[in-house]
Amino acid sequence: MKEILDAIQSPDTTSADFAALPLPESYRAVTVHKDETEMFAGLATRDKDPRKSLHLDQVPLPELGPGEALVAVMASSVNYNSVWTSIFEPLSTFGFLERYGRTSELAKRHDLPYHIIGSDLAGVVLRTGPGVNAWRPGDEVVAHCLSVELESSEGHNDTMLDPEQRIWGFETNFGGLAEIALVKSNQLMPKPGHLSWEEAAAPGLVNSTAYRQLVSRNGAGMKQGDNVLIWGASGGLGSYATQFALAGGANPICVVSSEQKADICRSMGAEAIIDRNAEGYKFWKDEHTQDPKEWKRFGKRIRELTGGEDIDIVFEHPGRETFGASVYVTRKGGTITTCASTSGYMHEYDNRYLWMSLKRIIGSHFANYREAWEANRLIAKGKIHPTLSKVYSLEDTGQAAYDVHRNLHQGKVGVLCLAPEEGQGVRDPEMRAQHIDAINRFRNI
Ligand SMILES: C/C=C/C(=O)SCCNC(=O)CCNC(=O)[C@H](O)C(C)(C)COP(=O)(O)OP(=O)(O)OC[C@H]1O[C@@H](n2cnc3c(N)ncnc32)[C@H](O)[C@@H]1OP(=O)(O)O
Ligand SMILES: NC(=O)C1=CN([C@@H]2O[C@H](COP(=O)(O)OP(=O)(O)OC[C@H]3O[C@@H](n4cnc5c(N)ncnc54)[C@H](OP(=O)(O)O)[C@@H]3O)[C@@H](O)[C@H]2O)C=CC1
Repeated sequence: MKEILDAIQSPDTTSADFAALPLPESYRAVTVHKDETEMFAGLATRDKDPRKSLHLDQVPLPELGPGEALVAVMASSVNYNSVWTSIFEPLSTFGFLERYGRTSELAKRHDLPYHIIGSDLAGVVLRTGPGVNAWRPGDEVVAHCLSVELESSEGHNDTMLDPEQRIWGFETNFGGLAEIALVKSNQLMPKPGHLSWEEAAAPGLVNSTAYRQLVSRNGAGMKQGDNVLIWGASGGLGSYATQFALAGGANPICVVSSEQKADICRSMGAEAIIDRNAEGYKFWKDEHTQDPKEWKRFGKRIRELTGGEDIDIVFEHPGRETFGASVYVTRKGGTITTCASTSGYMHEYDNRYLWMSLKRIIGSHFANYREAWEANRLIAKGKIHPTLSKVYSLEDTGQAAYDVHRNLHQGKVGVLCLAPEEGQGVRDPEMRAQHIDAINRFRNI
């Protein structure tokens, strides 16, 4: 690995040099173990501790197949899907690997007793498989996490609709929280030159997801002037949704849970902010009963902030806890777009407010190839910025995932894989200087 790192850090290394570098037989990777899937049985979700289930293992290098690339991972990031994997909820991810493994001879590689997790990376291409012409060893890249086979016509218009659609590093093996990752080459995108490795690795999954969910016509198709209610507006998804709303001329109404998070939203340029803790909304009277009076109180607060208007688009992901309120506060003809259910996937809402007011609920999941590319392009152009707050070593990934599970983090949490320290990999210092305040907005808070 040292030779690989030296090559990446030397400005003189050519593509031919990278292609000639010997690859190691094994590398370090963050894993969960198949024989530990029951380790948290009987515990409440909150008490399942990723520090116990995530391991740093030496694993063998996988075989490289057609249309694939092996990438030296300089940095990665923690996404909530890695939290789900680490607590084996709602399902153990080994079921996904087994199912994938049954689809082809090559896919069998993924069905292993360990799962290398992680759905973001920034790094350098080491090898490409047969049929890959667009990328070469030495290319500096980020990878989005959409893995598709594209053998069925169903995904040809929107690659998210491929029947064999998977999230890399969650429903496939050989993910990004490792020194080397295996991706399909069409996951690769150019690394934005003005960002360090860890900054470049931070936006990928959440930025692409927020782009489809909020901006794309496949999602809410946000337009100028829309009132957009953004739950968790300083979190992983929300910190990008807030930027998209502001950059697109919409009016974000940011929901957060502390004054510190409210300040972060203000510093991004948002003005309408609701501190759900300080204002004490209790949408559920007990485990089974919601309180419509609290939906109404929440809606009144939104009207105060918007000058009497209701919400055009709700950016939903907390799920059970908030969904009833989200449907209620949406204007006539408005849209609730959802990509997750962190607090529970069995939602309840009063359907009268949906049908009588002609509202729509849109399900959204990650982003298709084109949407992921467009979202990365906005990062590369300095229109949208990484929201990296804190960076951990690969050894401390369990702690990083614990922080995200316990909602102790801000924005995105990064992980250094091969990069020995933060700040490396910047190729365009002039552009960086132009955006340095925005790039650092979430750091160390
Ligand atoms: C980018 C980042 C994203 C995130 O972070 S998202 C958050 C993390 N992700 C999650 O929490 C989601 C985890 N995944 C799941 O929980 C499960 O993955 C799903 C619930 C999404 C799906 O479960 P499944 O077991 O795959 O689906 P089924 O439909 O319950 O079972 C499949 C079997 O059911 C058959 N089936 C499907 N549709 C129908 C139908 N309409 N009528 C009758 N049968 C149906 C299939 O064919 C198949 O059958 P056969 O088992 O025999 O192959
Ligand atoms: N389908 C897809 O493609 C994707 C789905 N996801 C899913 O989306 C969810 C959020 O991901 P991400 O944004 O990265 O996670 P984060 O934890 O970084 O941010 C989520 C934020 O939501 C807020 N929140 C959490 N629970 C509640 C609640 N019960 N009520 C109100 N607000 C709440 C918190 O903000 P605060 O405390 O300030 O209110 C939290 O910071 C996860 O379940 C994840 O798996 C993520 C990416 C892609």
